[in-house]
Amino acid sequence: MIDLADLDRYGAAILPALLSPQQCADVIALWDGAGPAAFRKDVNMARHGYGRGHYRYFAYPLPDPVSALRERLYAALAPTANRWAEALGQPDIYPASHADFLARGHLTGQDKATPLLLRYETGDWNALHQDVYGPHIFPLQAAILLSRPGQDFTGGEFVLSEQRPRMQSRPEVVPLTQGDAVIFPVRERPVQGTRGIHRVQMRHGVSRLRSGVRFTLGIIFHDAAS
Ligand SMILES: O=C(O)CCC(=O)C(=O)O
Ligand SMILES: [Fe+2]
Repeated sequence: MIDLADLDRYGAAILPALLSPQQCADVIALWDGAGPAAFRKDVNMARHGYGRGHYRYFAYPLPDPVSALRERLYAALAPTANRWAEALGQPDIYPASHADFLARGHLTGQDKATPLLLRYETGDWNALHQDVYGPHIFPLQAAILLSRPGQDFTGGEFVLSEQRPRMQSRPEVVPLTQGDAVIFPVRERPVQGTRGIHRVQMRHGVSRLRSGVRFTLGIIFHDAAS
């Protein structure tokens, strides 16, 4: 049972223990063990001004746990995506199946896999950002913490900023344990105010690692143009 109530309340919901410790270890092992063909792109974050650390986008075909999770989470999140689109007055209707959603993006050239594995060491961090890769967007995404806070690493907290119209931004720190997923908006979300629904911009990132090594599996549901 997936409880998404906090997504509407605070802009982020935790799905506890989505992956077991063994599944987390198996996904982490892909970083060194999957071979170069498993990834389509390796990014050194500092080189692009994205913070500090490294990430790798998986290539199609996605490895088993990743593709299964992407399909399953998409189906669980599509109803919220549709409700949000309606609240924001957008015509988007997200199909029930992820394959149908992806097919639409492929029509306009968004066909590169976007699930990614991120690796942070002491001193690394991830600048507040939005994972938009073209006009075809699914409004929610997931990040799964693969490492154990307090044991494998310290610091390195998942954070969100919520930019309220004409007001100062609201910070949200999401305390995750190994295997937890956080579900959050890619770009924006509807908020019920006193005078109706308005749109707030969201960004996510990771605070500086104080020690150790931290891995995350990021699941973005739209594909990328490049
Ligand atoms: O490492 C994290 O927790 C955040 C990863 C991220 O930016 C993403 O999955 O899109
Ligand atoms: Fe991200």
